[in-house]
Amino acid sequence: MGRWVDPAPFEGVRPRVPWWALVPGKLKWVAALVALVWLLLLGGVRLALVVVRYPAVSLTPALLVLCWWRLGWGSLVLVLLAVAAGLVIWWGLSRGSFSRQVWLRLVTEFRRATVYVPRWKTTVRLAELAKEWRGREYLPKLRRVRSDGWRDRVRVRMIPAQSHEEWELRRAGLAHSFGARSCRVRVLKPRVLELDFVHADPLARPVLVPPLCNDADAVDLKRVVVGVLETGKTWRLKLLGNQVLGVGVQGAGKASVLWSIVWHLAPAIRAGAVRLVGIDPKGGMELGQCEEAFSRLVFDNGAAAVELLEEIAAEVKERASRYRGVRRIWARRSGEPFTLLIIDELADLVAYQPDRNLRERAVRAVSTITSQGRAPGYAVLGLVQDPRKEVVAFRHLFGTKIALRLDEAPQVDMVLGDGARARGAAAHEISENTPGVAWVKTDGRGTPERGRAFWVTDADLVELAMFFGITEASVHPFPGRSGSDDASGGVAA
Ligand SMILES: Nc1ncnc2c1ncn2[C@@H]1O[C@H](COP(=O)(O)OP(=O)(O)OP(=O)(O)O)[C@@H](O)[C@H]1O
Repeated sequence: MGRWVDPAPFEGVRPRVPWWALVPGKLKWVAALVALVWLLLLGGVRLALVVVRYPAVSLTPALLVLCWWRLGWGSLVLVLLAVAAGLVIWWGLSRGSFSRQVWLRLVTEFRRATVYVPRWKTTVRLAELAKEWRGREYLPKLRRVRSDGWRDRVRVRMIPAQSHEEWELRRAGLAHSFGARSCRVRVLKPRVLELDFVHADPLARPVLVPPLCNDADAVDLKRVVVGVLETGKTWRLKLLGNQVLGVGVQGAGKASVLWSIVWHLAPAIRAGAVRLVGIDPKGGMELGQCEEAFSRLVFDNGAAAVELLEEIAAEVKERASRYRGVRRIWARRSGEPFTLLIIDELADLVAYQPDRNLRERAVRAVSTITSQGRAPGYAVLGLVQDPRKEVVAFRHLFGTKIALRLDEAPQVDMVLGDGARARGAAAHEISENTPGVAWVKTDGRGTPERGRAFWVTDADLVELAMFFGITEASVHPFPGRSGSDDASGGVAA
């Protein structure tokens, strides 16, 4: 007795209750309410996204059901007939706007739903554009899709630590995966890219020149019309305060760029507000087709051409010294003509000329004109087949570069700048069947644009020559500084 005996240990199974059973009842109600609101919000956002991404497919049936519910079958049929008639009239009156606002919207929704959404995850995973980290998968997000008929523009939000170069490296694979001919990459803002999936070439057909204009006032030297861009907009070149270099293999259509510019400038040339000076080392094969447009022309790459270049370089310096402190850049009020120096086959002058002395003089003169001609109203349009530094050492002095069809892929970056080819400016892939098609890059402007110069035929050149008065002497007098306001007044600067 008196000895302590341990009680038997408790052998029953302790009940295991989930943690939330221990949460006070009120708190549980609040949590359930928050979860419900969160789910509703999520559902609402998803629904809104579906409506935003597929407005036609989602809103049209909803509106039809609403119409049937409120007004009945008869009214629904009437509404349908009225809408169909409206669409037919719209199509008849303006096919362009009908196509943009109705047809292309439907195509956009169709392609998003049938091409991009179903293939997106698999493609980015297989292309190694998605990553896994600590069991979580990071997938680039498919954002807005827009179909322009010939291309689909697809916005992408990249995953953290990804760069656009990774996408550029996989352009070809992405194009194949989404059934496109090619893919181009554009950076829109940090983390957001736009991929262009190209299906057709809107520039496949030649573009005819517009009718010759008589109005010198319509000539804007900052927006000279050269052709059309693949987006359907007008291709314009800045001449005032700029220098232009056109590069392309034989038959690429360099001449069409040059004649398109002359075509647009024609009224201003005739009014004496713009003067053309030309050097054609091919013996006049090209510029000789419309001599009437030029105030000075030399048909070789020898001493005469170099002297002309030096004369212009001296004019540039003289005019620049007169303008110093008076005006920053040439304007029509100056009473002096804007001068465009056109050099067909620039390489013949600055690289292939066997006489070293002449060659060096030519390089010096062209470098002076291109580097100092901006303010006093002198522009150079140089055309060349070979863009290498050994050939055109001063190509950086040209603010706008035009890459027509090129021979080799590395030449693209030589002309348009580093990284242009990686982003999709494939000038080396331009078809032989589309002369005049070119990629254009202007310094300080984002990505290169693709366009096609007007097709200036022999008949057009005859018309151009007649415009300048074929019977008159082919030398146009420069308007003098006094009393020349009328002549130059027509050029918008
Ligand atoms: N924009 C264009 N649209 C349609 N056809 C064009 C266009 N430009 C040129 N062509 C056609 O392509 C051919 C070659 O064009 P062009 O003479 O302009 O080439 P190029 O680059 O100047 O050649 P080269 O270096 O031999 O002078 C011509 O027959 C011309 O009719």
